[in-house]
Parts: sequence; C-alpha cells; structure tokens
Amino acid sequence: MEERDGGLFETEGGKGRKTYKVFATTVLVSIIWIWIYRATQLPPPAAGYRRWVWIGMFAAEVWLGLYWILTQSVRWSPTYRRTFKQRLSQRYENELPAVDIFVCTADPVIEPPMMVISTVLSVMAYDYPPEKLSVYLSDDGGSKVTFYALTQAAAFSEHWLPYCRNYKVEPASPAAYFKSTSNPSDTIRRQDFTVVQVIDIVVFVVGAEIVRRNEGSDRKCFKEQKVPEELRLEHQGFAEWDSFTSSRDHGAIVQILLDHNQDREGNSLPKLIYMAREKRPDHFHNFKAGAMNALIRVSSMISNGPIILNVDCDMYSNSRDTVRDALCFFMDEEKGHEIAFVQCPQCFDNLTKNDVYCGYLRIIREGDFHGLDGLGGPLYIGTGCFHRREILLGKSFDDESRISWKTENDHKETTENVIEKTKSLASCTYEIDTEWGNEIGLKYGCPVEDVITGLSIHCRGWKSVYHNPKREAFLGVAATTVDQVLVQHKRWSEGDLQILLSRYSPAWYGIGRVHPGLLMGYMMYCLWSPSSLPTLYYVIVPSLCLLNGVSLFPTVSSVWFLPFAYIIVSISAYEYLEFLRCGGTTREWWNDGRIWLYKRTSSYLFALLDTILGSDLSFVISSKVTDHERRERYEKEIMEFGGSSPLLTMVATLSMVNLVCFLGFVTKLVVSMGTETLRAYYETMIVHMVLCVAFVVLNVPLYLALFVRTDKGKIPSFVTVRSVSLSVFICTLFYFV
Ligand SMILES: O=c1ccn([C@@H]2O[C@H](COP(=O)(O)OP(=O)(O)O[C@H]3O[C@H](CO)[C@@H](O)[C@H](O)[C@H]3O)[C@@H](O)[C@H]2O)c(=O)[nH]1
Ligand SMILES: [Mn+2]
Repeated sequence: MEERDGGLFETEGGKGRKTYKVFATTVLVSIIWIWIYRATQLPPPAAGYRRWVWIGMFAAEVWLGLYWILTQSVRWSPTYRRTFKQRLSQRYENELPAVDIFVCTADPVIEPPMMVISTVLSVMAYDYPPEKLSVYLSDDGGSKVTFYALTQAAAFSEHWLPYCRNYKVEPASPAAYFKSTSNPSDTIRRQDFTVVQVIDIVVFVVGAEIVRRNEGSDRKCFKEQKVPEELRLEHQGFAEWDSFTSSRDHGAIVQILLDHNQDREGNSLPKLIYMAREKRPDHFHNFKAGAMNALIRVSSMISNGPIILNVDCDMYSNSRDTVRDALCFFMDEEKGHEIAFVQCPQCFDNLTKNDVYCGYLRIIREGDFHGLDGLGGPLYIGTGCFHRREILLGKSFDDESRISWKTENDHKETTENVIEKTKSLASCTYEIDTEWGNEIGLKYGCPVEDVITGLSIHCRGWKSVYHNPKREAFLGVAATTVDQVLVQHKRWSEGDLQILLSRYSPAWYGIGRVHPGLLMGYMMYCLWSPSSLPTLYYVIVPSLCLLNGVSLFPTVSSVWFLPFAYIIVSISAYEYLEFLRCGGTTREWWNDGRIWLYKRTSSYLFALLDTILGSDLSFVISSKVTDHERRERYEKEIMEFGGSSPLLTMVATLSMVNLVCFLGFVTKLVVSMGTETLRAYYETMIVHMVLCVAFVVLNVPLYLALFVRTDKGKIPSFVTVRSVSLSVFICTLFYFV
C-alpha cells in the first residue's frame, strides 16, 4: 500500500482554485466599483448630515474592501497533508526522538482535576515507545486535590495503558472512553474491561467526591482544600503543601510520580511529573506563557526531549497515532528540517448538532488554516501543537544545521539533587535579568502568547505545518454560553491587535522576513478588533436611515446598484456553499452569522477600546464546567444569554436598535398605506430593508431572550430595560437630527 521510497508526508493542493480566482476577481471589481460610486456621488454640502453619513459609509466600505483583500491570502492556495507512519517506523523506529508532553491547568474549580487527569492519561497512552515519553502537568492552581488526582492517575495508568495498548482503545481518555463504550462482547476483553472499569470507578468516583467536598471551600484560599488524612499518607509529596500559604503564594513544587516504572504487564510507563511553579504576590506570573517556560526548563533537567507537545487540560488525545503523525513531518528527509512546529486544530466533543455558538470555528479550521499552510505558516494556536525544543529556545533557521534527534540529557535516574535544581528553575526569580519571555521561550506580555510566539518563529525563517486528520487529534470543551464566547474572543482579538502594535508586528517587522501572503494572513487576525468599527457602522446606520427614509444606496434601476446586489448575493451564496463544503449544516451557517455579528460588534469593539485605553493584562480562563440546567438548555440549542456584562448589553442594545428601526419603518408603511409609497421605498431603500430585516431575523433568539423566555438563560430584566431605553434613545436622537 505505502511504497518504500518517498517522503514521510505528502502535500496536495485544493480543488477548484481556478474557478475561485475568477470569482474573487469579479468581487474585487465590484468592490472598486462601489468605491468609485461613493467617491463620485458624494452628496453636496447642502445635503446636511447625509453628506457625513455618506462619508462614513465610504470609510466603512474602504476598510471592509481592503480587509476582504487580506482574507484572499488564505483562499489562494489551500494545502492538505497526509502522513506515512509505516515508512516512519520502517526507517526510524529505533531512532525516534524523546517527546515531552506538557499539560497546563490553572484552576481546580473551573478545570476539574478529574478532567485534567483524563487528559493526562490520554496522552500517556500514545502509541509510542513509553521510555521516550514524559508527561508533565503544570498546575498554576497549586492544588492539593489536583496533585492527589494525579497520584491516582499514576496508579491507574498501570492498568489503563496496557488495556489501551492491547485493545487499541480510542479515545484513550478514560472519561471519554467509558462515556462512549458499553460492555464489549468478546469474553476476555470483557473481563479486562470490567477490571479497568472498576478501578476507573474507584479512582474517579472517590476523586470526584473529594473534589465535591472541596467545592464549598473558599476558592481564594486553597490551603483549605482538604485531602483526607489517610490518602495524604499515601504519598510523601503532600508534604510540599506544609509550607503552602495560598495558590498565589507558595514555593515551587516538583514531584516525579512515575520514573519509567513498570505497568501491570512489565512494560515501561512514561515518566509522569507534577509541577507547580513558585508563585509570589509581588511577582507577575505571565499566565500560560510563564507556565510553559517553567516547563521547558524543568523538563530539560528531567527528560529533555527534542520534541515538545503542549495540550490544555481539557484537550484530551483522541487518537493514539498523533505523535507519530507529527514526527512524519519533522523527520521527513526532504522538508523536515525547515519545520518548526506542527499545529493540530482545536476540536471539541461538546458541540451540538447546529453548533449554536459556532465553537467549531469551521471556516478557520477547514478553510483558513489550510490556506495558511499553503503559505508555509499555520499560526501557533496553543494547544495541540508540537514544537522542536531548540527552536522554542530561540534558534534561527539556516540550511546547514540539520538536527540530530539524539537526546543529550537523558537522565536515567532522577536524584534528589536533580529535583532541587528543577525547583530553582521553577522559581519566580529565575527569569529576572534573562531573555526568557523575550528572546527565549514563549513571549510574555500578550494575551495570545501562542500566536506571537509562532510569528516570531516564522520571522526567524522557519515554516510550520497544519495537521488536520479525519479523526480529530484532540478534543476539548467549547464555550457553552454567549458570554463565554464573547469573553474568549475579546481576549483573542485583543491579543491579536497587540501583536500588530508589538515589535513583531506583521505590518513592519515581518516584511522581508516572512512570505507576504502569510503576513496578510496574520494581518487578517490582527485587524479583527479594528474591524469592529466599520461593522458597527454598517449594522446601525443603514437601519437608522431606513427609519428616517434617507437613502444611502443607489436606486434599483441605476447601474450603480449592480455591484451592491452582486456582493450581497454572491458573497452570501459563496459563504453558504463553503460552509456546506466544510461539512456544516444550513442552521449552523445561520448561527455562525449571528455569533459572527455578536463577536464583531462587542468582543472586538471592547478589545479595541481596552487596547486604546491601556487596560491591565488579564487572562480570563475559559470555564470547562456547566451545571445541569444549563447543560439541558445547551443540548436543546437554546441560547444562554444569562449575565449582565457590558458585552451582552452591547449586543442586546444593537439588536434592539434594529428592531426599533424595523418596527418604525413598518408603522410608517402601514400609516401611509399605498402601493406608491411601497414602490418608492422599494426603488430607493431596498438595500436598507434587506440589511435591517436580515439583522432582525438573525436576532430572533435574542428577542425571545429579552421578552419571552422565563428560564435562567434569558437576559436579566434590568439588562432588558437598559438596552431597550438605550436603543429608543439612539433612534429618537437620530430621528430628530
Ligand atoms: O495563568 C494561567 C492561565 C491559563 N493557563 C492554562 O492555559 C490553558 C488555556 O486556557 P483557556 O482558559 O482554556 O483558554 P482558551 O481560550 O480555551 O485557550 C486558547 O487560547 C489561549 C490564548 O489565549 C492559548 O493559551 C490556549 O492554548 C488556547 O487553547 C488552560 O489549560 C489553562 O489551564 C495556565 O496554565 N495558567
Ligand atoms: Mn480552552
């Protein structure tokens, strides 16, 4: 099937590109046509405010048009990859490099320890020589309960890993596996199944009970988190917590739980290490980037694998092949030496059929990133990414230096002495006066440490690869409320904007260092938040003008009308078809439009404001748990608006402005009833009507949450009052100017 020669991976271009390029050209022509229209038909100064509104439209359309041009970079040459794992093992089975896997967790309440250890177990179970695997858990929560859970995972792995190996279990996350599998029919397998299931129940139910008992305790004071005395005696590591003040004030903890111990069948287990870096109130800890850098240093003393895989604590491995897949890229004889990192998409196992919050990010995952891959550089997006250690440490690309995969520092025994050294590497003073966070390791000071780090790697001449196999490599927990989605996107768009303003800005630093197409791709994300302004303008102003009967678009019979009609119809049709091609449903496409609108007009806007006003750097950790009631609504795809954040108020107010305009317009029509007015309106206001009606229909779930629903997921009454009054105020103001 796979011939013996040839590379370890294969690359294929996308289909239908010629047709697409023709289509894109027609869109470009229409955009320019619109610009010409705006410039030449500018109302005279006597037209009063219409002139200013017009100039605003012009500015918005110039921005959106230019932005559209940027997005073409990722449509131009999409690329798809396939790996040949058999060739890898034929050629290199004995020389496979050591791989260090970093799992990050930060808060035992929103990231339950039981979920964390399921992820840990899943990555321990890779189909890969276990003596070459080391798994590190970084716990920024410094939680005793998480540590306890990890000791249990260590014990369970002795049974779980052989079971996964013998029966090729997938997914190898016990939580996901037992949720999706019932008793196997084969007798021997059934016995084994029962054994692991019983141990699983003991580990997970007892663990969950301990976690539950801790839920009542004050989150801020983890010293209160209790692990029963008799369990504490099981592991001397708990002594580390004797001098522990709080999760924000404690010394470094490093504990080696498994040091290539043997499993139940006498095979080696991977190394398993718990790390909580030192935290002190007067030292800034740099969130995930800080944790990753501490992990890079600590692991260099313990296993020093030349390949590093990072996963977030909710992102369990869904395929036991992924490490080998990644190595097919790195070890490819022809191209491997240029590749700095291999990024897998972020996939989720809790999405509903029509993906109400568009957590799938379908177009990004199935479209954009394949396009970026064709330009040599899918972005580094944090979890699910394999790196070459030395490149993370700052090495630049040059053709001469092909790497050797030998590990220089494979400590066979881990002595007390080594542990003490690693603790100093995880101290919060270690980085003072060093280049860590700057030239070395992940970059600090940006809420998207991953993207900016990836960009700096691309700037040093490296390429990256996108690995998007049919069976998802990792599955995590996607946001399940509107508020969570908006907050997460605020962090992302704010971070991306900061990259634009940083020293690695694709707008200047990258020029000459990175492929121009890839720079355009980066710009597309960096400009997410400024794009909120023209979008906002387009969402409000045409609707307000509809209310006033002031036309901002050409009349239907005019030739200028063509480019507008063409763009509205063809872009919607194209996006719809692309959505279907990427595997989406019609409902999902519609939902996607809604979330797109909300993100653009709230998250991105607030990100822009925060950047301009210079707010403090923060990292709101995404919640990974939902209560029962909410989950029920989520599964029924009823949108969860609950909450009163400014983001939600913004979204509600905008939707109300459109509703008021729409109702005002309908009233006007009814009052002046007559086909004449209708015809006149149709002639001059059709684009306004289309836009306003589209926004109103898109917002139906929101109106229900404002006025009809009574459950807890509805919009709280005071937010309703606030947004209704605000929108009436805006409309009245505009009506009388
Ligand atoms: O101080 C912190 C804060 C967060 N984390 C961990 O970082 C990961 C990502 O946090 P999450 O709240 O899940 O954020 P997401 O928005 O889902 O994460 C995406 O976006 C982040 C950048 O904004 C990247 O760091 C992530 O890898 C990427 O998955 C989680 O495992 C956290 O435990 C830490 O280790 N320390
Ligand atoms: Mn996450």
